[in-house]
Amino acid sequence: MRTVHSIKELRTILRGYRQQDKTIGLVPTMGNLHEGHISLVRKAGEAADIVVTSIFVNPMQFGASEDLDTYPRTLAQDQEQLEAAGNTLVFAPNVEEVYPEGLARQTQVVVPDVSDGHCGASRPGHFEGVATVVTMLFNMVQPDVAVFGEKDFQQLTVIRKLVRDLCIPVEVIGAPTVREDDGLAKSSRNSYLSEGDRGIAPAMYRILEETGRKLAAGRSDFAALESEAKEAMVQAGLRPDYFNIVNSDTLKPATNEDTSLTLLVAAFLGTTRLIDNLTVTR
Ligand SMILES: Nc1ncnc2c1ncn2[C@@H]1O[C@H](COP(=O)(O)OP(=O)(O)OP(=O)(O)O)[C@@H](O)[C@H]1O
Ligand SMILES: CC(C)(CO)[C@@H](O)C(=O)[O-]
Ligand code: BAL
Repeated sequence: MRTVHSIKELRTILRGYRQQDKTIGLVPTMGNLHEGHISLVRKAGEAADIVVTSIFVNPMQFGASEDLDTYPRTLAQDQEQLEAAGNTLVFAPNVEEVYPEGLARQTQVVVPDVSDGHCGASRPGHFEGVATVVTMLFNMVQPDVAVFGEKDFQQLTVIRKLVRDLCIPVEVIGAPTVREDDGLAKSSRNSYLSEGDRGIAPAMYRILEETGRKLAAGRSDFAALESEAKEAMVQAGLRPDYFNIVNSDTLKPATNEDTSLTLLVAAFLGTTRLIDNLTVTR
């Protein structure tokens, strides 16, 4: 497995694979890899001959008061895990390689509508940062397929729309959320949690499941269900950011006509912000 840091070297290596008619799968990450990421690498390996994993903590998607500086950077450990998972190439550029003119002069990709609300409301500019860097990664790697986790449900929706709207020739594959034994979605940010908060964190998924069961049983008083879920989160020791029941495709508030509903949740434990979601069909 090779690691490259420059776009030029990345392109040279990928040109060689393309000349051999190999298909290319891309897994964009911010590093500090866990089993969730590794499941994406394996999925990409099933769908393509060559797997490129990018590791880049993208400053453009972080707000001024967020954790850009403290976000864990663990390249050596990440490389070991990727090698064991059968990854072919690691692309780990530095910030100057990706944004040579600086962020203020960077062309931006805006994906309207599905970027609004939920995490888009709580993290202004976040999805513009994600959409821009993912578009750039698609142009740098020109993958046949790209794999993203369903854990970041709104992000996956934004990327699917971006690919459709800009006619980018890549197949976007969603991968199911990998969880700890107690239900907590695996996330790099779980490592920020104190022992006490780690004990509280699984309540997020438990409350998603409880609400999912109420919906499956036929309840359709969505606003009341959202309030009950937020109240249960407070009781458990979480500080809810949002708990929204939405149409799984549009991410707009659920209606009685919707057959697929997604419960989107974000909550704080101390200063750590965690997200999760659950989709219910009825
Ligand atoms: N538990 C998981 N199961 C499946 N995919 C995941 C999981 N966690 C992250 N991913 C996916 O891995 C890709 C890279 O995500 P990222 O590097 O932000 O990891 P993360 O652990 O979610 O980090 P963070 O804590 O910053 O949200 C994204 O497509 C994301 O959806
Ligand atoms: C897709 C992504 C790698 C873009 O920086 C990031 O948002 C992430 O890790 O989910
Ligand atoms: N997993 C999404 C990346 C972020 O939170 O910025």
